[in-house]
Amino acid sequence: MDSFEVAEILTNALPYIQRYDQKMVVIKYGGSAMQNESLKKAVLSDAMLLAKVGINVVIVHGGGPDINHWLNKANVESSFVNGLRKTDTDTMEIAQMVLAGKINKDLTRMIHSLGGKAMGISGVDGGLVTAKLRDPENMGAVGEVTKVNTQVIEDLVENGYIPVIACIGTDENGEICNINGDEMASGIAKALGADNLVLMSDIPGVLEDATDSTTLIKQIELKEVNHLYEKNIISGGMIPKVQCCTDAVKHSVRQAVILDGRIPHSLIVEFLTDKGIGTLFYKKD
Ligand SMILES: Nc1ncnc2c1ncn2[C@@H]1O[C@H](COP(=O)(O)OP(=O)(O)O)[C@@H](O)[C@H]1O
Ligand SMILES: CC(=O)N[C@@H](CCC(=O)OP(=O)(O)O)C(=O)O
Repeated sequence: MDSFEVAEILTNALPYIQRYDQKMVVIKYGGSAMQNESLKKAVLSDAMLLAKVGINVVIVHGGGPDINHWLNKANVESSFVNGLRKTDTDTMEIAQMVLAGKINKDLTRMIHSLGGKAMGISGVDGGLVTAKLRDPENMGAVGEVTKVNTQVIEDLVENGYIPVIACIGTDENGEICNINGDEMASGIAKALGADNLVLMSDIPGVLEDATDSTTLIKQIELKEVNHLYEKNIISGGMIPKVQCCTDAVKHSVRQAVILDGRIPHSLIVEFLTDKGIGTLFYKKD
């Protein structure tokens, strides 16, 4: 999409801007879609534009590929069970450094250098996210969100900041824990009663056949989700994504979408036009 097409979208954007005015939108920006610097700038610029037109944007980020990179460098072996990383002490240390350090500060700095206002924090800061360990014996320090101190986010948004949140939290023993980025975003979106949850990844959305990008499922009503499991349509990293979207929409979030972060201006097309481009999860009234 070139700048002429973007200008055309913006010319006709007023009804969409009014629809989302002051609505809370939680965007999970994923590791695989975050690997390229110019793409990263493009996604952040789009998020900033949404914030500029009056949408309350909250960014939650992952960073799986970067954690893999630093684990390799440190010769720490790592494995996944159903899309979640087994997290022993060494893995946790590196995940914390990569997520709350390198990635969080890079994204925050980038928003500032693009002329925006962001505050980079993690689920630990301000007691933002409390989590319960899922299965400490087998999975180590992998947490699932149990409580969100939404005031931290609301204060930042009220003061004009885009919160940029790294997906680590504090467990019931006061220790640091590793939370899947999609789950973190979904937990935060539910607690905020957000209007929308966006999971940005490097795939077009839920595919009928994971190896064929032309088989995109455009919309999934909550009752149709079981069919995805029954037919073994989803596996690996897609399992937490679908669970998170379903869970968010089952609770207070109006819609959830899995969006391709590699498509230029996918956020703009999703929010400021009527062309949905990923997989939308919704609940029939
Ligand atoms: N039905 C499906 N449609 C699309 N992707 C699928 C499907 N089933 C499994 N997958 C896998 O899920 C992956 C997306 O999850 P993941 O790599 O964890 O994303 P991210 O790192 O961006 O959070 C895809 O790359 C794909 O290999
Ligand atoms: C428990 C767990 O799996 N945590 C993830 C956190 C990062 C993440 O979710 O990054 P992506 O969004 O890039 O996948 C991990 O360690 O990889």
